[in-house]
Amino acid sequence: MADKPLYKRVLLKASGEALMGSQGFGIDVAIVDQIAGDIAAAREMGVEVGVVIGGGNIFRGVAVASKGGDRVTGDHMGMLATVINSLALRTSLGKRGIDAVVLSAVAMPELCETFSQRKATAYMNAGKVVLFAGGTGNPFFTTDTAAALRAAEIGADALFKGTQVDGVYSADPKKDPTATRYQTITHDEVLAKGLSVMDTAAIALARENRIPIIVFSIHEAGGFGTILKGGQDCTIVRDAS
Ligand SMILES: Nc1ncnc2c1ncn2[C@@H]1O[C@H](COP(=O)(O)OP(=O)(O)O)[C@@H](O)[C@H]1O
Ligand SMILES: O=c1ccn([C@@H]2O[C@H](COP(=O)(O)OP(=O)(O)O)[C@@H](O)[C@H]2O)c(=O)[nH]1
Repeated sequence: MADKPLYKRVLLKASGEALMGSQGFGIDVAIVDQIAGDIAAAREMGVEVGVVIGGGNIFRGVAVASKGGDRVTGDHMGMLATVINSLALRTSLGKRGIDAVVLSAVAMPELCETFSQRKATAYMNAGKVVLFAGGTGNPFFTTDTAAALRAAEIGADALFKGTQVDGVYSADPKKDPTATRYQTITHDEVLAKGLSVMDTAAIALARENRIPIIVFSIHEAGGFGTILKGGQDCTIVRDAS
């Protein structure tokens, strides 16, 4: 493992579902604090961090659609969930003295600033942690795609997907105990093999912009810092070249 981080500017996608911990719904503050601690450690290493946080701990649009409800409204509710999570993370970062700003894809000026690429870049250049809320601002998308989009917009060196599992496996490791983890794999292979650790739009967007994706477990405190220095418990999705 290297002494210094291997990346200067990164986009962290933090699983919304992970935030509920063992509660089954909502926000477990201890987990938000742990993620804030990991982000603080990355800042101390000098890494510039943008964050997209999911909303699955509160609401997913597909849950409405699967019960015959209106998908678009459901997705709007999911986007609002990501704003709630982003505000919680900003609070946890603030407690640690980390200057963080929430930029929402959906305007809600009383709560937070509205996203623009120029504003985001200016804040990141100034050393603030930028929390990208509201996903892409569009229904039928996910926060994984929002993460790939924002990573491209801020010129991130890598997209870190902090999720429930510690990498990309040959099959869903939660369903198939014989599944094995890849050390590295290309974006094309992930798509061709249908490895659904991330949605296809997100993988394709990262591929087109030549952004590596590092999939790692968000549950391990300190894990993000280790992976930033090249620690092994992860999968790197990158170009063959
Ligand atoms: N080939 C695979 N490798 C790793 N994880 C997979 C794979 N196929 C499906 N998964 C599942 O994908 C989940 C992560 O995707 P997702 O539900 O989008 O999580 P998040 O809450 O991080 O957005 C993992 O918890 C894992 O169970
Ligand atoms: O650009 C986006 C991002 C998210 N969502 C909605 O917000 C929910 C929460 O996001 P996601 O499922 O990606 O969160 P995570 O899996 O990380 O918990 C999604 O299910 C969608 O309903 C959306 O409509 N557009």
